[in-house]
Amino acid sequence: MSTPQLVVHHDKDLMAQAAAARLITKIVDAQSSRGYASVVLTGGRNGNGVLAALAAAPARDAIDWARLDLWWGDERFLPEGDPERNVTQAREALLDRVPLDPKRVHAMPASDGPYGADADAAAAGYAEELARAAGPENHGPVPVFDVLMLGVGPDTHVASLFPELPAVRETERTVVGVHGAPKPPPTRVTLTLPAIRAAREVWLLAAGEDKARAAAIALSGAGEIQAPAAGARGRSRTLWLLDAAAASQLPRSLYPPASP
Ligand SMILES: O=C(O)[C@H](O)[C@@H](O)[C@H](O)[C@H](O)COP(=O)(O)O
Repeated sequence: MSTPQLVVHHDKDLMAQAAAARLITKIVDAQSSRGYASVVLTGGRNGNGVLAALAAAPARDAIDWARLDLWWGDERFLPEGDPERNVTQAREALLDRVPLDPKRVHAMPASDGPYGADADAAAAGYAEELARAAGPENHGPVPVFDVLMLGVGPDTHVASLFPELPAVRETERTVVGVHGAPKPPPTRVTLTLPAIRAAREVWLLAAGEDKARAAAIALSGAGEIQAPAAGARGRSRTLWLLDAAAASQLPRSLYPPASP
């Protein structure tokens, strides 16, 4: 697992635009070398900010949209089309404006979908979908994602892995149902830390003063049960993309980098 690297941008809009530019390059490189790319999206304002910036980026159509697999790190377990669903918000920000292959858009099930209101069954169904997509070269139950993005909550949650709740303790399953989440809605579906850690690159997005403490805790050696963001690491890269406000409480040893 990789050690976190930090990139601090002046404000949240620049952070979103720079992350979008970075994402274009990653996707184009993966498509050039392997034929397709696979990206895991996150809910929340920062994740949607990156998607909106991608929609507005002049270079966006360097991406071959038909050869991009999209997955979700978590979902708010609500009916199809609910404006609070992460997939609904992602569609509005970007997905409805680009020529994706619908078969490659792997939304998590809705609460009125094939599994009805059973979030645990929906999670098991999504785990099967991931397992089907994992080729032998992936050596595991999920595909190797090129980039997995995560928003960071003020309590250090990522995806729907909240401090101390059972989901963050999961070591076997790749997707689980979440009940009683402190951030509404209480019922959710989420990738677990083992699934997140299958990604080549994990990018954590944090902007705003209310994320400063969470970033400082997660980057200062906290345990992943108490600070889930601390456990979100990519195989080859873990990148924290912050704005100056979110970086304002980081220990001096982490940021700013020491001058030569
Ligand atoms: O469903 C969700 O709400 C999320 O996926 C959640 O993990 C989110 O990413 C963080 O709470 C950060 O959200 P913000 O970017 O809005 O602060």
